[in-house]
Amino acid sequence: MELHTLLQSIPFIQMPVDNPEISSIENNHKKVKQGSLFICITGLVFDGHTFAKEAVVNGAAAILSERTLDLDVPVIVVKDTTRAMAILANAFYGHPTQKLQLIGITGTNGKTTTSHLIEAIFRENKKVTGLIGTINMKIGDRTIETKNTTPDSLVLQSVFHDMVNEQVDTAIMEVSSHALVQGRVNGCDYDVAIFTNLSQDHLDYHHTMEEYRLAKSLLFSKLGNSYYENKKFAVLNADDEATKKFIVETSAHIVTYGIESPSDFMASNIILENNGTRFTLLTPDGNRDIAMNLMGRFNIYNVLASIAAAYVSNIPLDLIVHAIEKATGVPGRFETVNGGQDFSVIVDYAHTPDSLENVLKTIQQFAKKRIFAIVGCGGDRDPSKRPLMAEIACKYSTDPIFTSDNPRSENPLAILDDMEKGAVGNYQIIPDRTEAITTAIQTARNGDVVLIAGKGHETYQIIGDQVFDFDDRLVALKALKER
Ligand SMILES: CC(=O)N[C@H]1[C@@H](OP(=O)(O)OP(=O)(O)OC[C@H]2O[C@@H](n3ccc(=O)[nH]c3=O)[C@H](O)[C@@H]2O)O[C@H](CO)[C@@H](O)[C@@H]1O[C@H](C)C(=O)N[C@@H](C)C(=O)N[C@H](CCC(=O)O)C(=O)O
Ligand SMILES: Nc1ncnc2c1ncn2[C@@H]1O[C@H](COP(=O)(O)OP(=O)(O)OP(=O)(O)O)[C@@H](O)[C@H]1O
Ligand SMILES: N[C@H](CCC[C@H](N)C(=O)O)C(=O)O
Ligand SMILES: [Mg+2]
Repeated sequence: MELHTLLQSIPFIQMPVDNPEISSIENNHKKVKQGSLFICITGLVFDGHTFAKEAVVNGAAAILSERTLDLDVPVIVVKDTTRAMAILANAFYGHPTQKLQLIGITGTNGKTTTSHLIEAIFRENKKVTGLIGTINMKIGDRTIETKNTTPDSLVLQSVFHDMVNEQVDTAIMEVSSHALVQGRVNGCDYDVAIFTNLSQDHLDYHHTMEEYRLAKSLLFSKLGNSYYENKKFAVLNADDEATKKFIVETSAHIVTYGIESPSDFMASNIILENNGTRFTLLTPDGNRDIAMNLMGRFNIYNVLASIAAAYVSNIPLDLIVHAIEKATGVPGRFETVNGGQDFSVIVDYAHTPDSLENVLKTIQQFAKKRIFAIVGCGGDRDPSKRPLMAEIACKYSTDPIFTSDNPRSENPLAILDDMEKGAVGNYQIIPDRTEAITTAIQTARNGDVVLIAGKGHETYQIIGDQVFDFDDRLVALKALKER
């Protein structure tokens, strides 16, 4: 695409005289090829402008910048390069989200689980799906690695473009609060936006719960601003306080789900069993009795949100129910580790106070004896959740063990000190995660449950700036074998 054609989508810019052919758009100078447009982003760690010269050496044909730069290629100056990047990426890749159905999911917990459930329902309905989220990105069966839960606008639009080329009907994506604030999803044309829940997390970044809620609200305020031919839906959790405000902030059709409050999609007669859950589903299309493999009351919310999203997408209710009943879990979410032992070992991605409480309460319902809760908190992340998570581990387990999650740049012992401020009663501190897991597995006996929380599907541990191989499930299996 010619530079001038590309730039037409940005108002009030000084069009450069030269009009080179643009082969790709890049925001990392290491990815720049011959003919790339390099966009200088002022980040939290680096200032992309400092790499502009190297980008030109690497072949950049033009530079988009927030200030004038003395270079041998056209430099286009805009006020906000991150914002402009989303617009340009959309134009460069041909506005791909207008060519497929797009479902976005936001909320503190349950995004990954809900996105996988929706993928399963749509696949059951013979649709080609795309998935973007914490574990990976997928186009049909093909998986693509990802650094962020919601990638930046360049990666996103390019993946959507590939999805369109590979005949994807519906793309399902997790939309993190960071992404909403940083404009990573600007220009995404959502058809259905789902809210799971709001509880404390990421206050290091969003400062207050209201600021965090406002970040989430952006998904709904972006959705459907016209009632002419409006087929856009906001699927909202009626049992969560934040929903009332989201209703005011969107002009899309409102569809609610819940257990407590009257809603369009409800669950009643809930029976939480050792190996699954039963409930009666109440819908505008009649009731259905559901028996599913997923465990825990919190998963009923994920299921209801998924059912509502599929229903407004015109998938027949009986097919939806069939897919939900067939669904097995998501990797690292309430995943059991089986080494032939006579107690349960569960790996779960609970890394917020609310999710930890939910998971421990679910375990309490079937644990016959002790509950070992191995819990840590990530470094360079909201420190105010640390004492709360320790308090919850002490309240809902018999044998809490505090250990390291991903310490990142922080001292692991300082993180444990923060956690200890919320601890009550008996607990152990074992900073080395392998040792913590091994100790619990060595000590556990018939009827006990060992919960290994916080890292779920992760296959690494970040200590300092090094990334080590680490998989809770493999560490647990090894400890079980050595018992
Ligand atoms: C705090 C935060 O959100 N940071 C995100 C942000 O990075 P940043 O602003 O620090 O960027 P930077 O590293 O300073 O780089 C600035 C610019 O210089 C460029 N650069 C940099 C180095 C170089 O050698 N050459 C070069 O050109 C970079 O490509 C970039 O364009 O923008 C990047 C691109 O979008 C993100 O990958 C990055 O996520 C980091 C890795 C991260 O850990 N983010 C977490 C907090 C996050 O976003 N999490 C949410 C999920 C949370 C949840 O729901 O639980 C997520 O969506 O992943
Ligand atoms: N609806 C829910 N309400 C509360 N807790 C939940 C819910 N669904 C899942 N959880 C808990 O939260 C953990 C993370 O779930 P999931 O990965 O689906 O959430 P997420 O929102 O994608 O998280 P992240 O923001 O880290 O990507 C699960 O392992 C479980 O402990
Ligand atoms: N999306 C979350 C994941 C946290 C997972 C936990 N293991 C940690 O490293 O803190 C975050 O980036 O805060
Ligand atoms: Mg997720």
